[in-house]
Amino acid sequence: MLNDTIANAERELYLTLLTLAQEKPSAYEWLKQLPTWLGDIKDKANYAHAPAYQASVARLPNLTVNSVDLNSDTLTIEANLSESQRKQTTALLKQLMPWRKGPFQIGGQIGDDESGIKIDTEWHSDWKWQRVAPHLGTLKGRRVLDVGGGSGYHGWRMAGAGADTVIIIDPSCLFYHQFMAIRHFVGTADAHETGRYRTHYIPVPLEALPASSDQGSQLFDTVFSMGVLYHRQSPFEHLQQLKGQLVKGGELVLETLVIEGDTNTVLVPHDRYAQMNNVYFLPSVAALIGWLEKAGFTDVRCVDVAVTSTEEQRKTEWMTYHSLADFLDSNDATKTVEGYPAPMRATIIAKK
Ligand SMILES: Nc1ncnc2c1ncn2[C@@H]1O[C@H](C[S@+](CC[C@H]([NH3+])C(=O)[O-])CC(=O)[O-])[C@@H](O)[C@H]1O
Repeated sequence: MLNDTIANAERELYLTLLTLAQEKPSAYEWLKQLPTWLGDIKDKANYAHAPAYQASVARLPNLTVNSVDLNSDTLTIEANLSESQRKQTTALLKQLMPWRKGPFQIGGQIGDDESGIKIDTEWHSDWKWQRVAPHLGTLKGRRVLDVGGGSGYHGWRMAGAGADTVIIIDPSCLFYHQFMAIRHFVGTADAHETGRYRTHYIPVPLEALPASSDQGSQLFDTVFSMGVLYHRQSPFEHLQQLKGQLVKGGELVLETLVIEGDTNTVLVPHDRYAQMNNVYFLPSVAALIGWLEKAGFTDVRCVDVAVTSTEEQRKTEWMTYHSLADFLDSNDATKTVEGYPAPMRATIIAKK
């Protein structure tokens, strides 16, 4: 038996895609695959922890929510929490650790995390949003895809910025259930006047999505890919897949690790990079702009470059494993433990 939160979220996703299909028949291709996608993520043969994650979400208490602020940096669900609800909720949310992307606050009031439960995540994802948001074309009324959306933090912020529909995709079983835990408390606070949810999550990688090359059949006005490109073995395929989801004239927001250098500079770490064993291509900003142009995007511009600090990515009570400070050279913070340049990230905006 599915718990109500996940069942409701999945029903809302079906209804949203069904409505969309009336305008964009390519959404039927998504609908055809949805039962498999949503079934696979709950199958303990694929994900041993899936039943435990589902049970944690199912046992979250129903709080009286006073208001939800999707625009606050600490994404806050203002609610009354009794002491026993606080203990129960904290324990259940901790079963969904490690929490990497956030922060979130459940209970209490905005700006007063003493009175609620503050999920102090490994990443200050709000800092990334502050770097990206001022450069975006409006999200108001747009259909948005967030590729590799993690817990969904940025997806909620996109809904808060007025997007009509946000679809977050990410293949992680844990992050899917973290999203559902937050969805449980957000309830209908992100919904349209019709009651239809605006923020959805499909637990699949970008490569699994149906790609339509037919003019006019693409679903999204804005596509985000933040923190994903360097994990891909074939960066050009990733760029083409992103392009394949965008309407003509739509906006791509690409954020990835970069290094210093000119149009010909690309680092391919031999083994690990900052202890990650799945890092492939780190271009310079100039090379990355060249890649996007070669992939057929126009108006390509870099809007931000930032070195990741150990304040932005760090170990917390909600993510107790090693974090950035452990991945940097203890004698020289400008280098990773492997001797590569320390993580620096660029945000690029481009048009299809
Ligand atoms: N092929 C794929 N398709 C979709 N998602 C993928 C794929 N491969 C990995 N992921 C997912 O991409 C996310 C990368 S984190 C960025 C999170 C957020 N966007 C952020 O910008 O903070 C990296 C970082 O820490 O920056 C993870 O959640 C993966 O499961």
